[in-house]
Amino acid sequence: MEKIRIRGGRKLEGTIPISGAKNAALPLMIASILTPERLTLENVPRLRDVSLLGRILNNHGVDMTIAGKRQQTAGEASQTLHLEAADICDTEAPYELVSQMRASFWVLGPLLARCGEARVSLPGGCAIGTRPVDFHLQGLKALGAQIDVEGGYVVAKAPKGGLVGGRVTFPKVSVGATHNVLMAAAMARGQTVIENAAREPEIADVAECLRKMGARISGAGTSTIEIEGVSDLHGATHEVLPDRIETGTYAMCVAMTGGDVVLENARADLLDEPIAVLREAGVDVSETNRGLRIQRNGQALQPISVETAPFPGFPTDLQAQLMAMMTRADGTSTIRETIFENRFMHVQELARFGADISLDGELATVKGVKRLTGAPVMATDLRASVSLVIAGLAAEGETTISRIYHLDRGFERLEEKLGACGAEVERLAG
Ligand SMILES: CC(=O)N[C@H]1[C@@H](OP(=O)(O)OP(=O)(O)OC[C@H]2O[C@@H](n3ccc(=O)[nH]c3=O)[C@H](O)[C@@H]2O)O[C@H](CO)[C@@H](O)[C@@H]1O
Ligand SMILES: C=C(OP(=O)(O)O)C(=O)O
Repeated sequence: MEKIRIRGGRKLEGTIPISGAKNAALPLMIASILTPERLTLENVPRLRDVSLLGRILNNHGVDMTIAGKRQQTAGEASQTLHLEAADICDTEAPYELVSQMRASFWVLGPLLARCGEARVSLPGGCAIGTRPVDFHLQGLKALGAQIDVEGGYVVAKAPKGGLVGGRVTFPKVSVGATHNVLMAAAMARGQTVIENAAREPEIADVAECLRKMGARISGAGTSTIEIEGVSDLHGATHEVLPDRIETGTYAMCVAMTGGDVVLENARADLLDEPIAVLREAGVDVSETNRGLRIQRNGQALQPISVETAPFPGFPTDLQAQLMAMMTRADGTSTIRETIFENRFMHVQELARFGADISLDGELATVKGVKRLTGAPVMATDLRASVSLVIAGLAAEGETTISRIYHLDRGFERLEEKLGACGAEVERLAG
């Protein structure tokens, strides 16, 4: 298995281009199920999750090409995908594929809307909590679907004549359940209202693309979304918004090592809370016409107290990275994880660098230490793996990170991007 080796202690200087957002690209690709016409997606990151979802969609009959080439062709920067679902030949999403990536479960709503039936394996994905799908099923039932769980599969059927609009009030904010119901409702008969909807920018991005495809949606990006169902959707072209989690991650890399980096194409308005936290920690963050500029020169990192929350709160997907950064702060920080009950697997790995972190339920207390030392560590999930990169960049000596397939799910060309700013990061063949 491949590993990443880091020799720590170098400041970062230069420019890092921010890729398209994984968490928008995936549901956007899934939206292609809703139309027989071509959906073109620009600025799609080259990630393991994107190619795996391509295989899953292919299984349903979606033809995916990369800017004129077949999908296997490798290349450098973000890619343009053409997705065309002229005929849906199979409405089953099998365990072997869905168990590898959580977002693939979101094919359920679109398959139901377009074909009136679907059989989708219960999902897998990052082991950061139990991650049930009850809200997804509750939402689709409110649109008239009949749903049974049999042998590890969700078996869903739309009523005769297709899904019908309804009122869905989620008991708790769920990004995935909002995507699933939004896509299904776009083609249900009549009006759907989603209350307590997720407000994440990726939801608004998907809604914008659906609108280009002919859907009638208002309120996406707020907690009440209204959808007037239409009988057909058509092709469209849409550019994926920049990845706010990648942006926050590289900002924290620079905060950790010190230096001066411009995060090209990054959008500050997607990261109000993380930027406020970085500033509180003593990091200079400024908007330029090329993107966000991150600087820390000499001054110590100040401790912070942060709680994760749905958007616009501090994202759980940046919690591990922030914790890595706070291991070197000048004092004691507290970080409360309120979204996922098992998203602290990086704690024991960060301890290998000499970090001082104690856990009490959902609360982590991080006592800043004077130095971290490089160590062999293991990636346990996507964002945990990049927190180890952040620690490794500031640690004295050599760090090797194993199981980096987690990292490849969500970070495009990480070694290249950090290497271009002076970091010593290399991928070792397994
Ligand atoms: C591909 C993608 O975009 N993944 C993101 C998405 O995951 P995902 O969509 O899986 O996360 P959710 O927003 O659904 O989960 C939020 C909380 O709701 C709970 N829940 C969710 C659904 C459900 O049916 N029942 C239930 O109890 C979950 O266990 C969790 O505690 O949002 C998470 C929260 O911002 C992010 O960390 C993930 O990166
Ligand atoms: C947890 C994540 O992804 P997924 O929901 O696909 O597991 C993530 O992107 O941080």
